[in-house]
Amino acid sequence: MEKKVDKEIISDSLEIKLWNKDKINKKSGLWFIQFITLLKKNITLQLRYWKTALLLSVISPLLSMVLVKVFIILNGNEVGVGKGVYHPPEYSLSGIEDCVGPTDKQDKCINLMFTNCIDNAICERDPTVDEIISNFVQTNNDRMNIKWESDSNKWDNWENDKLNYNIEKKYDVVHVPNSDFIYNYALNHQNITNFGIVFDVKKEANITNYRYQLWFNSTSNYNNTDIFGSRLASVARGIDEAIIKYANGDSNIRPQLGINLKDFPIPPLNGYEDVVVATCGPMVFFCVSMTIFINILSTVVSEKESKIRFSMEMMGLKQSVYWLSWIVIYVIYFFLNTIFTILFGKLFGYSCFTNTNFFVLLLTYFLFGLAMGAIAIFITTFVNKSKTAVLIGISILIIGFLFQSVLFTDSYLTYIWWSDKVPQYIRKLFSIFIPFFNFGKLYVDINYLSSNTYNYITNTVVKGKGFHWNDLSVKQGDELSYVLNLEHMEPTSHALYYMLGNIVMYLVLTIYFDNIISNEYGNRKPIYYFLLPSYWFNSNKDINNRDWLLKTQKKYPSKINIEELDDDVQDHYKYTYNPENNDPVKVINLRKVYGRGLKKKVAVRNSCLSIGKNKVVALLGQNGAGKSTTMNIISGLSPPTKGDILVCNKSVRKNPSAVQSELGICPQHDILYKDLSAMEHLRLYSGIKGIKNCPELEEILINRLKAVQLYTVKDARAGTYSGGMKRRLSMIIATIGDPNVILLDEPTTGMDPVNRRYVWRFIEEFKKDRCVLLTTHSMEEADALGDDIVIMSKGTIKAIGNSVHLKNKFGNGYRISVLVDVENLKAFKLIAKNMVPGIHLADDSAGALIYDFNEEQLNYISEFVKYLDENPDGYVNTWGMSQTTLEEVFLYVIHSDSNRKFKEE
Ligand SMILES: Nc1ncnc2c1ncn2[C@@H]1O[C@H](COP(=O)(O)OP(=O)(O)OP(=O)(O)O)[C@@H](O)[C@H]1O
Repeated sequence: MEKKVDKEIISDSLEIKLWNKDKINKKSGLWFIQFITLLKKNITLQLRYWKTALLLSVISPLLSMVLVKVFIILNGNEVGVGKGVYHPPEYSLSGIEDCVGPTDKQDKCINLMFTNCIDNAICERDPTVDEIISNFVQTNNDRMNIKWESDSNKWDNWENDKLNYNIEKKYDVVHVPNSDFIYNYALNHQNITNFGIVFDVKKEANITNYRYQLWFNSTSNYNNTDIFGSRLASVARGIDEAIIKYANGDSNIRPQLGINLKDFPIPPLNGYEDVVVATCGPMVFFCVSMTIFINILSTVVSEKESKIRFSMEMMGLKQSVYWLSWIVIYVIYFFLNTIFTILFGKLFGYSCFTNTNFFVLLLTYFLFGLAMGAIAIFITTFVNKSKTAVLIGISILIIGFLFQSVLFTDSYLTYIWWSDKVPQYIRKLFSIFIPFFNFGKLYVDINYLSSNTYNYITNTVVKGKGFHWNDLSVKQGDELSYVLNLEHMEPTSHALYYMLGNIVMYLVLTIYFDNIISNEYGNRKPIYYFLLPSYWFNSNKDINNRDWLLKTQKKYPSKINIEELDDDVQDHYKYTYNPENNDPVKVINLRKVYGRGLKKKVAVRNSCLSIGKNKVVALLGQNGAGKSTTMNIISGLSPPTKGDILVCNKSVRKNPSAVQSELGICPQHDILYKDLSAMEHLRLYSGIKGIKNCPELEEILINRLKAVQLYTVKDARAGTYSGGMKRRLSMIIATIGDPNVILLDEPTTGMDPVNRRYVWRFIEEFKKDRCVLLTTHSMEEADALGDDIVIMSKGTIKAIGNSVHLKNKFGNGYRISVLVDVENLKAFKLIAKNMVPGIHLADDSAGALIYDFNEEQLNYISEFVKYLDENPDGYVNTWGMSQTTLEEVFLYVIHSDSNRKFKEE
């Protein structure tokens, strides 16, 4: 009986165009073809996600600049003059420090201004206030670091200069006309006045109240965190004591104790932007790189999560190609991001961009981006879920943000960090492992030199010296080393070297962990894999079939008693074991155990299977029978626990990648990029197989798409396909490069009957010269396609043989029933006996004859049917034919096994 699907169901003929195998590059050029193909795929996808691409390369740098601008506008007044530009001198925690001018000329400053006139009032100088200040000076001279000038006449000297604000010397204590004067003076002479005291002396009846307000410079170069600390307290206490001393027991004179503080005004923003840029920059620009960082995590991990990466690896994709294809894309992103950051920085006029050498900026931002990118790629080796990846990305963003804000903005902690009390090795450790430390250091150093400063004497913005290329190598002892705070720090250039080191280190770790961390199928290399010669010199040489068969049987002896198996299965096992067996696929004593202890699950038990050329073997079994596991092991995706598989003389254990190059795989679940079309998928997998893009390739691909009715949607994105269309595309992908062995895991699931038949016809045609292993839950499909049908149950092969054989063995095979008049019964039986030797009469009651045909008698069926149809003797009243279905056979085999526990050691 012929079983030709295409002839029965699809009448039009199918001509499958095949590849010229000589044009498939399997050796030296393979790497390059794979690389170009993957790069094309990545670029195509990035262009499809152009909004994200634009965000990562252009919009995020632009947003960062806008954000800094917003900071400038919103927080400008909060930001102290000199923040991030000056380093604080060492200060003592007690007493009042001598005032320090804005530049190194220390003589242009005033320690204390005082007045007894409020606002713009022009009033008499109050001698009692003079006396109080005099008391204050005398009492505090010894206590404090400053030697106050105690001769009040000298205080007045300043009066002569007061209209000329460009005072050139240091004044300890000066009397000024009113509080508005203090305000204006402080406004125009930032950082050169330590304190102002405005006395409010009021007489009420007989009582004189001495209130005063203490003005101070919270933004001076002094430690501004000490605002409410000892400096102010010391002054306030000193003034209180001075008033009490003046009162000298007179209860009518009342000082108002308690501090009434007022900060000096800050001039409107004008040239102070750099302060904000220097302060917020490390955080904001860090976040710009982090957008790409998070994108890497989510993109690479989703490719892993959706199993697309496995699917490409199964088709022979090299690990180095995979990583490099992504690295190139992200190098481009980081480069564009850097260029636009610099460009926008310049456009916004921030001096750390306008006043810094272009290549210093380029290296700083670019290397930082790459170093963070390397960390992102490294993290992807540990994470399998894209949601987790994004979560990790955001956590690192927050940690890095805090890190930048704590260590590199001008806060109290910064001084601890830069202080020589931080051991050098701690800094080195941070530098080696954390790129954002190196970025912060570079950023701060760049700002030290590039930021503009404000000249408080001339009221002008002084352009920063600028950060030049040579400044990278300023070292301890050099002129600029104080400005760059290098007394106990490494030169700025070292931060760049560390970032280069970060990149190399994290990429090497990525390759290492990518190999040793097991995938979800438990496949991984040993931790010392790089020491194995096989890793470096992977030989694709064919294994001697006979030797392998003998060795494997010895090394992995069967754990089950073969005699207990079904006869056919026993025969098949013996055939598989036979050293002369030359079939392309041989599975020997395959065993797969998942988990350990109580969670141990034996998925495949000592299976043996041999698949010959030109054959489709249909693997049937209930859910969980071990079909996919068998497929996964053959495809090298999952390692066998025991046993081995030889595919075209290559061992799955020894050289899974060589096995993969012989295979075409259609996995159980569609593994497709939703944003690539059918043609793009086929070109991608062709490249992975080493086939160059050429007109011949296009012709073959179109031919295959036409064969499974996908030609009309060849340019539509796979995300828009129906389930059946995706299956057909996955099936066609498996045939790329015309591999010798094709593994099809439930290829027609969810397909309508018409399209299913197109696929059957294709498989039937395509199996020529190669072998196909197919798993399916469709008995119709197994019947139509399977040259051999293997029924698995609980990890064991229970039955094997062609469809007719199985039907005969486990069912009734073909059955013909004939209704004959009683008087013709004898004559008819004789004719039947003559036509079909050994025909078996299963039933004979009341002229209703039932004949069963076994395998040997199948050839006689057509002649017998012809006789019944034509009815030349007139004996036959009516007749009918039926056949045991494969489903009945399957159910029979499974049920007979269901209560049986397999005996094994
Ligand atoms: N990664 C895994 N970890 C643990 N157990 C697994 C794993 N993969 C499969 N198994 C178990 O191994 C057994 C065989 O699974 P397998 O997927 O091979 O069955 P199958 O015959 O392909 O089933 P289906 O028809 O549903 O695809 C099942 O009991 C399954 O739970």
